[in-house]
Amino acid sequence: MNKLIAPSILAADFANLQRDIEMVNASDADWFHIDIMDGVFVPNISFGMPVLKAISKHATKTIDVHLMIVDPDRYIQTFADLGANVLTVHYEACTHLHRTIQAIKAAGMKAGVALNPHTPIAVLEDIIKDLDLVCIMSVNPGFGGQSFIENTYKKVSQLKHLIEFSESNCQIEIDGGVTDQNASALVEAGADVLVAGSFVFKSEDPTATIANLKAITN
Ligand SMILES: O=C(CO)[C@H](O)[C@H](O)COP(=O)(O)O
Ligand SMILES: [Co+2]
Repeated sequence: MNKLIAPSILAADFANLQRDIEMVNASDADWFHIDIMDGVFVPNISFGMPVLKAISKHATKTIDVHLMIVDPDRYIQTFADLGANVLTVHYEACTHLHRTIQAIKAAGMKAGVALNPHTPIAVLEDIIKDLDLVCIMSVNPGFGGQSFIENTYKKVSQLKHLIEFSESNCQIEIDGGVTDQNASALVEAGADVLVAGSFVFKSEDPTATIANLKAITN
């Protein structure tokens, strides 16, 4: 299956956001990855609804929203209205995860769950069939530009087995510290979607960096 590259806009130049969005539109990238942080669930605040609205106006590819906020149920319909196609909530932020997933789907979006590095794959056993995507955090959420946590490979393999065993159609996304050094090993372990922020936007030629990531994973 086609492996997807999702540049994280967190690492874009916010003073030249339209330029960076157009770059992604014209590139080999598949999705826009949008990191929403509330300063409570994670120790950082990124950006919110007005910025997502501006991104949606120009983005021509799937908008993958990664919510790093407490009580995400409050904003599900808002994110649907703002153009999110995939909405991912954190397992650690949801008391009634099954209800949250159903609400995301009822709002017309694909439903994802993200797991912090310390959260085992096994917590998803009873929800995996309801999910469209699982995002394995390969850094502690809250900041771009961190180093990839090696334990991620083991979690990808475990999740791949769980998906196959459960006959789920869920995709596996990896988020944090993805580079050309770990991309092909992640795909080999079972990853379907690779998020890359700093590695793309801090490179000399982001378009070529995306093309390279796409080429080495497909
Ligand atoms: O969710 C995130 C941080 O919480 C970002 O998506 C992630 O860090 C990607 O950035 P980078 O590729 O720079 O690590
Ligand atoms: Co993210």
